[in-house]
Amino acid sequence: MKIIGLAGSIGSGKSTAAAYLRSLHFIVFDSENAAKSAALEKGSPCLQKAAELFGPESILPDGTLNRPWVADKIFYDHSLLLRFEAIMQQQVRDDLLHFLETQKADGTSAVFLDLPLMIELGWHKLCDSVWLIAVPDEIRIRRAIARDRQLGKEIVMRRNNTQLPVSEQRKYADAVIDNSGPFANTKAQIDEQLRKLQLIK
Ligand SMILES: CC(C)(COP(=O)(O)OP(=O)(O)OC[C@H]1O[C@@H](n2cnc3c(N)ncnc32)[C@H](O)[C@@H]1O)[C@@H](O)C(=O)NCCC(=O)NCCS
Ligand SMILES: Nc1ncnc2c1ncn2[C@@H]1O[C@H](COP(=O)(O)OP(=O)(O)OP(=O)(O)O)[C@@H](O)[C@H]1O
Repeated sequence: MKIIGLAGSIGSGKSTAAAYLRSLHFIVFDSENAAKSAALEKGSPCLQKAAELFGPESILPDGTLNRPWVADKIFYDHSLLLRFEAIMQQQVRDDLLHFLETQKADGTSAVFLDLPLMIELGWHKLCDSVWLIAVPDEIRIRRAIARDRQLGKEIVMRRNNTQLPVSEQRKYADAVIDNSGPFANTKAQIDEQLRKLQLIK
């Protein structure tokens, strides 16, 4: 089973690429939607550890994580960010290894990983191939702000600045997918990479 990681900074188009891959019936592991939401479910061990780290204000009355409150703390305090990431990373790692085992047992030919901080947290070491979804910083930041209007430029920039610069991420990429133009162009590049790996004809 081939494991292909999608790398790229905030707003580069990893989730959009992942949605395209799903439309081609490929399986994508996505920590934003699957593992993370489970990790942050009411009463989960992750949430309990988060409450110990941040205090009671980090948990909403309905028992879920107070995401804006936590984001406000971690993106202004690097040591807190690293501690929170370590809590999340452990849970995502367990879920990911279980997912990979299950897919292998099912005889799946290829899986894709859409994880934030692919290179920063070393997820790329589990991959046979890493595709960097690349967009010039200015366009990327503009798209991220347009996507999460409640975040605003300063917050998007703060998150961006904690991520590895794209020039560094390039060093780990087996393929670079340029997503600066219309998504149809991106699809064509993805198809080309899929053909190279003999995953489509
Ligand atoms: C801080 C949280 C609660 C904020 O939630 P919120 O709904 O505002 O943002 P969301 O999760 O949709 O993320 C939006 C974007 O922020 C960026 N971002 C998220 N977490 C991080 C991080 N730890 N470092 C840098 N950028 C990040 C990503 O580019 C992401 O796509 C959430 O992002 C979170 O739980 N982050 C930690 C995730 C993590 O550490 N993962 C590590 C294992 S994969
Ligand atoms: N080729 C494109 N042209 C225009 N808009 C695009 C293109 N690709 C993606 N987008 C838009 O840019 C925004 C960011 O894309 P997406 O959410 O896929 O990025 P991401 O890499 O998953 O980001 P994050 O790491 O922040 O989760 C989205 O609103 C998406 O619809």
